Amino acid sequence: MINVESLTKKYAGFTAVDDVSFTARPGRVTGFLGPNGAGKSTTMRVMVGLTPASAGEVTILGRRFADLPDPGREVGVLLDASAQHAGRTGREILTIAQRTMGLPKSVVDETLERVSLTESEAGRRVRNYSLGMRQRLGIGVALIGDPEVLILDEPANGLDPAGIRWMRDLLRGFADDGGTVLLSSHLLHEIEVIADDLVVIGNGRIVAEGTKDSLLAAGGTLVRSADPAALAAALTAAHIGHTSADRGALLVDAELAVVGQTAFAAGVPLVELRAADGAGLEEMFLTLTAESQRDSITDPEGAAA
Ligand SMILES: Nc1ncnc2c1ncn2[C@@H]1O[C@H](COP(=O)(O)OP(=O)(O)OP(=O)(O)O)[C@@H](O)[C@H]1O
Repeated sequence: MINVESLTKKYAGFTAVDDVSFTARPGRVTGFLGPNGAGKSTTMRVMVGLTPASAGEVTILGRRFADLPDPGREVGVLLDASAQHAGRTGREILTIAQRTMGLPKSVVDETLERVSLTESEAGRRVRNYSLGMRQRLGIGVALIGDPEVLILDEPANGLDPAGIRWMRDLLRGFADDGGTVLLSSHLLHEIEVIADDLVVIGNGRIVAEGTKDSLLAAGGTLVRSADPAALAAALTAAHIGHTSADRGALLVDAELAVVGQTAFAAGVPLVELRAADGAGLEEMFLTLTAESQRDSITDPEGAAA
């Protein structure tokens, strides 16, 4: 269990994380989603004691990270897959972790197998690893102490589709065994296939939180016509809220049957009509992304302050 309570982090007057609270629960994979610069890494760095909080606190398994008696065996952390010494081999890096934590030698081979790094890959220097191999090794270092909690910053970055499926299965198994997983991503679709719960952050604040299913279900109806203007006019006349979505479609705040009936009554032929399935979440995420890009353009001091 990870508990974030009213966490705020300021850098010289710039608020990177603004009164953030959420819980990542055992048995669940919690996705921490937000556009670049939203505050995900900062929150995770505070979690593991690398950055002090300006206000609020984070507890892991009921204690602050600094107060955990045996942190490596309680919390597995991957913040930056490229932070390993490039001149060491994968096996050496796992061996250092094994010795530091006082674990039996056998865990090195077990971990290599768990993260699907072959014998010859394990003997290669990390500078010659692909990004995906570095992520696997980083996940291995996080897992080696058999922790109860995993905190992973952008672990899917650099993984190919097969790698993402591998990671999903691995994290699913970890959570099914009672573990708590928190992983961040700036890509909705990447996290959508892995997470059970979502916490969405934008400009340092939580903007949505809940089970993935509930957030994806709250999408309304997606409808497309060859004549979008006539469709929009018909919906407006019927006082049904709608916004523009991808490729001329409309995202409508009403049930499927109501939208179909309204279009039919107005004589507007449709080419697509379906439950939006997360389009609401996607729209919200795109708006957030656009906002943060606009902020960085219109507020040049914002990010660096
Ligand atoms: N040491 C620092 N000093 C000043 N500002 C910082 C510092 N670290 C982070 N920031 C700022 O805090 C904000 C949040 O950054 P953070 O790295 O937490 O975002 P993120 O959500 O992890 O983004 P990304 O997906 O790009 O990794 C950004 O505007 C960033 O520039």
